[in-house]
Amino acid sequence: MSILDIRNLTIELETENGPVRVLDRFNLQLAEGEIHTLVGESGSGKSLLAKAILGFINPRWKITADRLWWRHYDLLALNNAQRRIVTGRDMAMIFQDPSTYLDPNDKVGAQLRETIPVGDLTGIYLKRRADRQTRAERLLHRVGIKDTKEVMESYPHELSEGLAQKISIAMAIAHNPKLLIADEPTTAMEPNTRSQIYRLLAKLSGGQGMSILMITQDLTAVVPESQHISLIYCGQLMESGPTEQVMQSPLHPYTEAMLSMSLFSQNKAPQTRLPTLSGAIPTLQHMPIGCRLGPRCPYARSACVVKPELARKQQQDYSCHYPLWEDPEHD
Ligand SMILES: Nc1ncnc2c1ncn2[C@@H]1O[C@H](COP(=O)(O)OP(=O)(O)OP(=O)(O)O)[C@@H](O)[C@H]1O
Repeated sequence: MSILDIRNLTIELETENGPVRVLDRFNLQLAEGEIHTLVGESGSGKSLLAKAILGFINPRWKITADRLWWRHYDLLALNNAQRRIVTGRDMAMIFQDPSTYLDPNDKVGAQLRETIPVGDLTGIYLKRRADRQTRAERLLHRVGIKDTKEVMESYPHELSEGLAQKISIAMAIAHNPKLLIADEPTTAMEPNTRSQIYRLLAKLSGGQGMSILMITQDLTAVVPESQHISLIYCGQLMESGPTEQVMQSPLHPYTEAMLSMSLFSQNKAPQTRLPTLSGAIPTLQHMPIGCRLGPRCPYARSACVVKPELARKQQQDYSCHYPLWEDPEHD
């Protein structure tokens, strides 16, 4: 059962050259307690998708969907005030740069105590103050920080990047959200620090039932515990399915090319020769018609000027007229 269910979500922006679909009939389903990784190159529409889920929507954008449901809420049917209540209660987001969350002029402890929801506190003034402190310490334990006193007394610039990211996660989860959107939370981190953050996210999802949408540009940055993966290119869903299955037997030429790029970036030669994409990502003003990968796809033919419907093979959804398993020329 999906806790987040997005079907055919389209976001259309006005540009100098007329309207452009920055998300083009995009689909995504996220189950409770699951990590779902969304992979796409810069400008593919990942942040816009996050904004559409969170309701940070510019009134000039034209948004349509067959379904944009969060739990039992039809998000597009809610007014702004209702939407803010649902988002504020159920959702949170963390970013690549934890300083987005942290005030450089204030000690970490004070900032953490501020994030504790008032409704969670008991008693009157002095008791509430102590309660805030206890809950802030508990939050730090929850994100795997043991030395709570020293961290609470530090200023953000005194923290390592891993520690700062853990604090930003602690602040984001203070109100116990059911959905955490993590936008490139480990980019540019040392491998060790990256693994620590991965372990923490895995603990929050599997152990504590939080659903996590991980956003990344890079297939090498997929959390090992991620159950599902979706690949987006120029606002269109290319492929989606169980992470291991998609990584081992991709059905879409885009997934194959991204895998090939990630193997090269890890200095591992692929077992067989995998194609990479020629050309560059098109600009908003020059979006190809049909499958937007077409002009760069090594397997494209004339049918690709029509956007392929989403098809399914053994739990893998793909949007391609010539999926890899069907065409002997792909071998
Ligand atoms: N407010 C806006 N007005 C006009 N165009 C926008 C706006 N926000 C995003 N875009 C355009 O929409 C496309 C998708 O942007 P988005 O920020 O969602 O990409 P992204 O996949 O998150 O990229 P990155 O990984 O670099 O953050 C881009 O071409 C971007 O220039």
